[in-house]
Amino acid sequence: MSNALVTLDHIDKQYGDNHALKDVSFDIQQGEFVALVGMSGGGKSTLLRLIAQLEQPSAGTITYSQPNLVTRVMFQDGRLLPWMTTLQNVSFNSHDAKVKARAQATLDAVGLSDFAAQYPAALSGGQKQRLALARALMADPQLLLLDEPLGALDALTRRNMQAFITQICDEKHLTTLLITHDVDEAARMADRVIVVKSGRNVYETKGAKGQDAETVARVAEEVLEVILAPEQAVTARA
Ligand SMILES: Nc1ncnc2c1ncn2[C@@H]1O[C@H](COP(=O)(O)OP(=O)(O)OP(=O)(O)O)[C@@H](O)[C@H]1O
Repeated sequence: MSNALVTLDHIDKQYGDNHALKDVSFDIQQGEFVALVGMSGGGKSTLLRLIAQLEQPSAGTITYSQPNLVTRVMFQDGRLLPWMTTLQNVSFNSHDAKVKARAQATLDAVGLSDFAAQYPAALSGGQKQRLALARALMADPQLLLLDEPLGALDALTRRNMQAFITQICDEKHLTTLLITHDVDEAARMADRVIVVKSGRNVYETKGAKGQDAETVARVAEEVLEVILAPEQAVTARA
């Protein structure tokens, strides 16, 4: 039985002559972790912006399970405010005691309570990503959109953050859409992996979230083959 939180139906997006998305249809089920993978310029970020309602499709419809669905986006650069402390970044410098208490609890959840008084410049890459995640979680979103959130991290920190995000999403029963170039990351974190190529969702497969390394590697290989398949070669980005 379908329990879709978001449904994309025949989505097209054009920027002038650039046809960024062509007839894309898929849904994201309540509580599901979906990864969108594909080469640069394929249309992943455009899809995320449409789902976040930051832009409108040129054609087609996006339907949400309820009006005013609480959606938050976590971007690669974190969009942190350098002049505010970690706690202020999460509480948006609110002076309301309830908001501050909630911000503190959110910092606890991402393991940053000891850094509440520090400024972002004093945080490591992984800690900055945790802070960005805390900011997104503060709104208690029903839909979490992650736009290449771990791209700037070293391999070890990245692996830790993958496990951490998976755990938080499971604990909070979040519905999550992850955009990544990294097929291994997609396989490891997702319930379902969707390949986006030249503006189309050309393939999807079951992810290997919570499965052994061999299964993760098998799914990653399967996805990589689709991305690299020459008959669907991606036109180079202008
Ligand atoms: N605001 C815009 N104006 C014009 N063209 C755009 C705009 N945003 C995206 N595009 C174009 O749409 C296409 C898809 O871009 P998009 O950023 O969605 O791809 P992507 O798969 O997310 O790539 P990357 O992985 O590099 O972020 C590209 O050809 C891009 O140049």
